[in-house]
Amino acid sequence: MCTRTPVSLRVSDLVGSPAAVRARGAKPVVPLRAKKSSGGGHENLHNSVDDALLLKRKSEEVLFQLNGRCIYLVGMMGSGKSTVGKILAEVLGYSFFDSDKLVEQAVGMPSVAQIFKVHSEAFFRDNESSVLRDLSSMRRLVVATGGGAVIRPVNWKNMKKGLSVWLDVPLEALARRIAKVGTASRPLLDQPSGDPYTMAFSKLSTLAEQRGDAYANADVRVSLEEIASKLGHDDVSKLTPIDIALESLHKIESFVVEDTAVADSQTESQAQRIHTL
Ligand SMILES: Nc1ncnc2c1ncn2[C@@H]1O[C@H](COP(=O)(O)OP(=O)(O)OP(=O)(O)O)[C@@H](O)[C@H]1O
Ligand SMILES: O=C(O)C1=C[C@@H](O)[C@@H](O)[C@H](O)C1
Ligand SMILES: [Mg+2]
Repeated sequence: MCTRTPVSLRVSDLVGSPAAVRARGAKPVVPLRAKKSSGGGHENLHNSVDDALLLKRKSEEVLFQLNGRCIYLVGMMGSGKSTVGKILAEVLGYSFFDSDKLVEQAVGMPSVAQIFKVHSEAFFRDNESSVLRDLSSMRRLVVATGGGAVIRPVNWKNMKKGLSVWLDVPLEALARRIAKVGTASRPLLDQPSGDPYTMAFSKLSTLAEQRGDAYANADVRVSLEEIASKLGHDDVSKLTPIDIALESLHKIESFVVEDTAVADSQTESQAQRIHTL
């Protein structure tokens, strides 16, 4: 095993470079197109267009309130941080970064799995922390963090310079998603043999237990179970990434409005104290 000190990533150098465009995902991700349907698709086309318009409208309100603050998405592996993050970045006109990809670039290796294998998890975590520190000095970013970024307090210190959003997805749904695409790119879940769903579920359960309340440090919690129940779905798998992005914007808006009200009332009472001196 090789150990090296974390590589310092100059994120500002990456913005606008081909590598940055790749890391951010260059294709438009808000799909203004019909969902598959058995009955001709017109109703679903309207739903989809309506969703995209709602998303755009809400993003314009939230953008104003965010005032350039970065958004950090946290959550377990497979919770949709990259998928939802790209949508949020597109509608807000923010730049999207995937911290796992930035660590790969900084270290000069093609995958997180290889970094774990050639170096170590600790080496990966050190580089992840230095990537998050570098990103935290920037504005107007949506960052999909690595699933384990929440375990280090120093990462929270940096993420709290922006606004953090926890995508809370039931373990069964995570295991289903991960089993569908395989575990090779996720070294903490990768197993030489066994049924992919069962193995992913068991590993995810252990990680969730070890991580305890770490995800709950986020400013905002987006619960897929709550969204599904609001929309009258019996299963979170019926939710589209746009449904989740829209709920994220609503929750972000509530948080920012409350946060601003608290800050305003603190300023007001400080001013009153000074006035009475
Ligand atoms: N709402 C959704 N419904 C169904 N599948 C989804 C949804 N959101 C994401 N996925 C799928 O689940 C998988 C994991 O999503 P994604 O890569 O966005 O998660 P992640 O949180 O970034 O994971 P990681 O921490 O491992 O990087 C992908 O294959 C993605 O296409
Ligand atoms: O949950 C985790 O600890 C991880 C999640 C991935 O995003 C990667 O950061 C890595 O595979 C570790
Ligand atoms: Mg991801």
